[in-house]
Amino acid sequence: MSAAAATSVALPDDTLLTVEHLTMRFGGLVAVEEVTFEAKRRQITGVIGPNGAGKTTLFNCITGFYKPTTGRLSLHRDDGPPLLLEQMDGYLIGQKARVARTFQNIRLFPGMSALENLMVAQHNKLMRASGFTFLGLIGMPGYRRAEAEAKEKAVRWLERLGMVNLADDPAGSLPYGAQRRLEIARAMCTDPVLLCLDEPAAGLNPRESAELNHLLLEIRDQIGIGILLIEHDMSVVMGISDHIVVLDYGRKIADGTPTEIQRDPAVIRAYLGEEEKDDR
Ligand SMILES: Nc1ncnc2c1ncn2[C@@H]1O[C@H](COP(=O)(O)OP(=O)(O)OP(=O)(O)O)[C@@H](O)[C@H]1O
Repeated sequence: MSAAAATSVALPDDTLLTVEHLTMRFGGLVAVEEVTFEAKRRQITGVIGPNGAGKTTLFNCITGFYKPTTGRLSLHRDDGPPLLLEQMDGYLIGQKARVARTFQNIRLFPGMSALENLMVAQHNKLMRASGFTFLGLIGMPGYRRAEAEAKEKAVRWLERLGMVNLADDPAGSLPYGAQRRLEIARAMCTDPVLLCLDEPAAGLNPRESAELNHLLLEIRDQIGIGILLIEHDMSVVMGISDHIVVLDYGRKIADGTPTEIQRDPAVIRAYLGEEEKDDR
């Protein structure tokens, strides 16, 4: 799919995440330096850059795995002032700010079925419905209703992935591409407003990459959340991103549409130039 065909229209006030002057130091090493950009609702924002550019560190700051050294991370909401992620504990960034993520390496529960993986993702909601009591778990109609809804949601996601027939299979036995998509569905079962995906296309064959693109565009267009996407696979990132941020040595060197990024001399030098060399 061309970048133009993939691009969606964001409303002017659709800013979901503002990253301002974000810096993350590890001792003397500056992994992310003064990075500023915005991600919008109903858009896929790609984050690219050569190895070691600071992409995963940026994600780790946004999702609360690291406390940034300096800078501000504002998650904008419809119903209140922005949440300042750099001041929140990691678990609250998931629960309250509703930022979900996947990792470079697959982190499904391999021995649990595909369906169970999607149910476990909804554990927090189920525990709230139980009133956090044993009696609540076994008796309360509210819990039983929440459990039925959780199962329904899990099945809907399996249908969306075309994996209903694999519902009872151990997640670890699924084909690699299916595991990747199941992991994204698991993150989506937490009802995020921002989904952060760290190299979801790593290890996928071209057919699986195309299925992934389709799933991400569907999430953007039908569910309307914002997606932040770290990806080395240019067919994925250029094909589906509305907007791309390029990092190099921790600094932002470009920020624009896929077409602008592909033409940017600094990007060609730092990143795409390396790709061209590799392809020869
Ligand atoms: N916990 C840490 N402690 C010390 N240095 C770190 C830590 N995490 C990352 N770094 C360093 O920060 C820099 C940026 O790393 P990061 O993993 O964010 O890059 P990246 O762009 O995600 O790379 P890749 O594409 O290879 O995954 C690297 O020099 C890395 O060694």
